[in-house]
Amino acid sequence: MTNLYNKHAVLACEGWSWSCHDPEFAPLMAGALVIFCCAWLWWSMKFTKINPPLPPGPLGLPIIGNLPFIKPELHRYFSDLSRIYGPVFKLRMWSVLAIVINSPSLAKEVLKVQDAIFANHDVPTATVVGTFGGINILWRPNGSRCNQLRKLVRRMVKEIHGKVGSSVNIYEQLSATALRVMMSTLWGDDPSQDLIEFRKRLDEIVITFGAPNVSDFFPILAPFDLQGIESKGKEQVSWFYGVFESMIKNRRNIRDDGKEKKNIRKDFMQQLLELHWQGDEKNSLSINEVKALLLDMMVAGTDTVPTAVEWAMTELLCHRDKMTKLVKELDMVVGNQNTVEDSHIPQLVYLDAVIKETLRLHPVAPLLIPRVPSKTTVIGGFTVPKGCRVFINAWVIQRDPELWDDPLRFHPERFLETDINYRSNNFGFIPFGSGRRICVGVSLAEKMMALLLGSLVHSFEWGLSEGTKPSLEDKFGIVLKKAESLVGIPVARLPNLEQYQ
Ligand code: HEM
Repeated sequence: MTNLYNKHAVLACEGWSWSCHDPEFAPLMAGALVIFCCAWLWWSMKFTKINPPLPPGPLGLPIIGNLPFIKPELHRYFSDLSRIYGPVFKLRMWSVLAIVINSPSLAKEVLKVQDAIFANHDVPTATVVGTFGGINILWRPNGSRCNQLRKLVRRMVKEIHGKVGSSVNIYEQLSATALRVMMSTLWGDDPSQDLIEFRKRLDEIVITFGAPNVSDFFPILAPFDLQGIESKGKEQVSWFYGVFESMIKNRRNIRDDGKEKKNIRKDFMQQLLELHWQGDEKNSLSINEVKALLLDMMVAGTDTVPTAVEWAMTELLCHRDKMTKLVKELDMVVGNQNTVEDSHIPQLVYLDAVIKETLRLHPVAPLLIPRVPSKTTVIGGFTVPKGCRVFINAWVIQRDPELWDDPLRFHPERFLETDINYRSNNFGFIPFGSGRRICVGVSLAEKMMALLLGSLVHSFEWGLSEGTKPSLEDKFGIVLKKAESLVGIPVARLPNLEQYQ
């Protein structure tokens, strides 16, 4: 997921406008320009005689290609281009060839039929130097974490209850809870840890590794770290590694004292450490891998889920009839004497449909994570060369009128009538990607979203400040966020005060 942050940001709006206008960047670019004149000549000669040809695409300038014309809202820009050039088109940015896929059948080709060829994610230079890039992540969420999730969601409910009647920034509230859930899932509750410091440091990492890095476009310049991104990132990553190391040391001491068996819970960190301590040659993890994995989970899990739930709340506040229907279901399944529990989730089918419909219209990762083919292949009758970057535009695919009736309408009921789920073979609905690199956090994300959204709607009646209407405008970036945070006013709706404690 770190890769997602990097690559999306490299192609994100701030990235491009910065590349083009920042005066400090100009001399760098001028130098790089000369070096890559030669590369450009080589590149054009290499690709002119390809058969089948490369996909069509807009004409670019010599050397820099389409870079100056790329618009900030990449998902919409790609969508506009797909109307002109069809389901697969190409763009060139300096030395990088990008291929964009815009149809479910071609997405299936990449994510399923030729999955083995497209199984690699693009690993940006900065993450490699920070030592947590390129690690093979194989984590399945463990069901035994349910109690912790419930407890943490209740804590959020309690916090919101303290703010009844005043305005609540829903994203901030959710984000703090998601961070607690992740920390607790990864290494258990540790009251000594400063949540605000963690949040701040995580945000810094995302910004650093999301900054456009000239080394990604010109690998030859990578050893010079011209913008200092790699060294800054390394420093920031080291802070987390330091925290993890001291936690690991504590666990090692407990293990050496022989208290391990009765005292230690099998949280994620413990499972990884056991793989480190006891794993055979094939399964063993190095300590660096353990730390890298923990950081990957933190970065991947704490922004995506709150963003999705904020979108869901926005849609529900724009569509009061759907909110009423959801409240009805929650009252029927959960009742007003209880709070939403993990065991209720399978019966909350309308809640599930609301979440799916939200992720259809507002996929958190609109272009998934770019894939890099390990060999030259053919997609949709066009050559896709080894080493290029392939973007799957889930945002446009999930709004395709050929697949979805009235595609722009928020209509959760459509998911009640089908058995489409996040892992089904329906390539018109791929918010978590698909194939062998599908999001490893799907199950955890599903549960977190259901508990968070279910609790918000079940415990409170939500209003808005007078005269305001929630905006549905989005902002392309690392994840597809709302352009404006949602601010709601909660009113308690459960009868007993204890339910908020
Ligand atoms: C609403 C929540 C989430 C969404 C929409 C989401 C979406 C995605 C997507 C689209 C990918 C790329 C899949 C592909 O290339 O086909 C991905 C990868 C990944 N996600 Fe998530 N994710 C979410 C939550 C989480 C959570 C909670 C975790 C961790 C606990 C997580 C961990 C990861 C990791 C580690 C990868 C990289 C997998 C790999 O490289 O093989 N995600 N996610």
